Amino acid sequence: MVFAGGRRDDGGMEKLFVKVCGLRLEQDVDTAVEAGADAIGFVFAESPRRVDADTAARLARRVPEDVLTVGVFRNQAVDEVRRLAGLAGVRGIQLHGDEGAEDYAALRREGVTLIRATSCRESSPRYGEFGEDLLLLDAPVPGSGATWDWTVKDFAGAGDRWILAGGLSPQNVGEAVRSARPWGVDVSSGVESSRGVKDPALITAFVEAARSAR
Ligand SMILES: O=C(O)c1ccccc1N[C@@H]1O[C@H](COP(=O)(O)O)[C@@H](O)[C@H]1O
Repeated sequence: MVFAGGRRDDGGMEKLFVKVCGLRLEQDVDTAVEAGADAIGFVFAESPRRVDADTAARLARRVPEDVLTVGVFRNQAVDEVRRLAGLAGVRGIQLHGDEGAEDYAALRREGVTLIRATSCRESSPRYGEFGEDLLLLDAPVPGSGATWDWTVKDFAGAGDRWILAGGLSPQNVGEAVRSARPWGVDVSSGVESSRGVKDPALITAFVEAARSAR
């Protein structure tokens, strides 16, 4: 199921989808929701931002229905992904590793949005190849805060609903959106004061900068 985010601005245009990822604290979740984020990500992959299922479940319960909660995974067994996503009660699953079409098929169930994250190194990523709902184009090392040159990429195969990630920040997201014209954006490092520590002011600034980009 494709997330029906589709919040519309006053002019009837579909607003840019904005995901804030790697949240671990209640105040950061509340800040992201209040700023107008469409999705909140909880990292279950190896990372300084990793949370356990109980923490993610407690945080996810604070998130209103119209904001998508996403569990982020990388090269974890399908059963483990299913188990953690179920315990946390997230409605989206984002896979960042070498997962194949069979993994997406195994995780497919009513009401869950599947996000396939792939590196910009892939020459021409094509939407839907793995049965995903949304395609996310990222830097080679996820969550590193490294940018990549999205100006040289041909996004024709990425479909209408693809998400740009990798080193985005309040400073560069406007230019990135105008240049690459994604359907959505995702951020983690760019809204942190130090690795794994979110800065509420940067979260708010990021959502505002992304939204005013188009
Ligand atoms: O954030 C992490 O630590 C992480 C770990 C493993 C897989 C994905 C991870 N995060 C995702 O990375 C991108 C971009 O992050 P950044 O803004 O460059 O730091 C984003 O899609 C996160 O969901």
